Amino acid sequence: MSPYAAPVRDHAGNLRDYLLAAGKATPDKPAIVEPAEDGGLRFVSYRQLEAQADAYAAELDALGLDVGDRVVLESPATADAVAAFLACFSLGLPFIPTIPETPVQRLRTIIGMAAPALFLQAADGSREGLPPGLGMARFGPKGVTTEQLPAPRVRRRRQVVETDPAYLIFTSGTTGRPKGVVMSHRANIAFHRGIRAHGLIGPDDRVAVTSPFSFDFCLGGIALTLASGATAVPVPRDRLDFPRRFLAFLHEAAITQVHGVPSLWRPLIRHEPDLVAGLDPLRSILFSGEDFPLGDLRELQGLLPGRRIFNLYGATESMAASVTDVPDPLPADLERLTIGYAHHGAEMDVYDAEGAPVGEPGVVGEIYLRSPALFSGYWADPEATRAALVPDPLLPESGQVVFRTGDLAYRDADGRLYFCGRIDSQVQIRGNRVELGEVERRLREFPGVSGAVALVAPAGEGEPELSAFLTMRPGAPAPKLVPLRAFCAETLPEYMAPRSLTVLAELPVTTNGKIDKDALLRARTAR
Ligand SMILES: Nc1ncnc2c1ncn2[C@@H]1O[C@H](COS(=O)(=O)NC(=O)C[C@H](N)c2cccc(Br)c2)[C@@H](O)[C@H]1O
Repeated sequence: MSPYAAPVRDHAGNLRDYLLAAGKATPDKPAIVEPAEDGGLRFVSYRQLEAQADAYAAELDALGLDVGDRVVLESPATADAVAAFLACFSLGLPFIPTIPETPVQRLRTIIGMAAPALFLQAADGSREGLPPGLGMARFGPKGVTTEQLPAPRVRRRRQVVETDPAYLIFTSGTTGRPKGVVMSHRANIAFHRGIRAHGLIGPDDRVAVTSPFSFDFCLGGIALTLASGATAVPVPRDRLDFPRRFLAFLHEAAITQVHGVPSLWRPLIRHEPDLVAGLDPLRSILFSGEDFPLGDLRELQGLLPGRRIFNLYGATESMAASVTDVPDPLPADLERLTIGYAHHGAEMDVYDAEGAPVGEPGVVGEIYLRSPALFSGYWADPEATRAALVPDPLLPESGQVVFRTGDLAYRDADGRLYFCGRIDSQVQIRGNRVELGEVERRLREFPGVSGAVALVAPAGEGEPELSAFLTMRPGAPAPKLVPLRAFCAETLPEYMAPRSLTVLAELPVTTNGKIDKDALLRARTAR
């Protein structure tokens, strides 16, 4: 039992109240719309969502967990999953969002790192093979059912405070070992306050969220929508797998805004351009996660004239750092999109390898982010945390820390930033720095090419090798390596002409929907 009287359940600075506040004015308006069992749509109002969240919170509270105890929350993105994470917010239980597709080995690694008290899955979840001793429960329309109680514990906390962790997102850190990004209530709310000033979502918007539940782009998209008093429509996997089904679903749900990574649009533009053009209710598109190839963006603007397209740049460590309108139309000679300035209340700038500010425009350096929306640190990894959250180079004595993004960019004369890739994906060939984006831009100009990725593969013996991966428009013949190299050599230095070429039906993507560069390197044709 708690050493205090009844624990305080006030929600000052708690994400549960922050995200439900806008909907209070319209309790019967749909907060979430999702496919119904019978094939139609299920509408969950703000009133129903809040009631479900509070019912789940009461049942979870009865399990005797303490503020700070972790809960693995495994589910596709659904209304009940949203109610479940709102319940976790109100009890101060940092949740770890995972999806049924997460390989059990990766899940066991995360469980080993985060030592959760409870594994909470959807009523129809089928997860097995988890370590013994873990509390097991399910959530669904009828509430929470517990299959195995969490280990008993003394409750030491009296209330949730803003700086408590709200969720942990495990990213597949480039070094292979996942890093648990710890986001507090306060940082998350600061992000929403900053972004809200940009007016991305209006109360009448119907926002389709297409990222998987384990990706903060999904959580963030749903949260941004709820905080705007609008309607979130999480798109289930089976509606995403086929362009026609996805586009039909957007119509059926009367979607006005689509959130997704750029790779979401490639198959739609390529296979169903007419259906994309027919999305009359669509008013705006929000993308994030990776560069949007300019050719694809031009085609999208052509198919959907007059729609606003927002480019959200940022990392899970701060939700997102900037939101920038894509110019419409894109200037013909544009080489790169800008990621603009940091969102309201935050600041991004460019620093050199020694941490000194880069003064002159056009010079590439690392983006550092100064923001109240920064994460608390990497779970149980003080070393990685110290490397990422560093003393503010302009005010080291103050104790303020800034986030080293690991992203490269340069500024223009007005201070707008231009993303130039990750530091760890900078490559050298025969001592020359190779700008892979430049190679990809040239590859996409080759007749019939619809998608292109350039990578440098360690070629085993000898020097690294520049490899090209292409997808072709329907019916276009695949190019041969020699003419492709000659085409590149017309505008690029010889060392930037690819040494190997692999033509694929589609570009492979990661769980989060981004182009999967490791999969491409594995798919390289034997030379
Ligand atoms: N708009 C861009 N142009 C180009 N490169 C981008 C963009 N946005 C990212 N990236 C890259 O992706 C990295 C980060 O990856 S991440 O941690 O998985 N996060 C993400 O992708 C998504 C991010 N959390 C997010 C974005 C929007 C809304 C919410 Br709410 C959350 C960045 O460091 C960049 O390298």
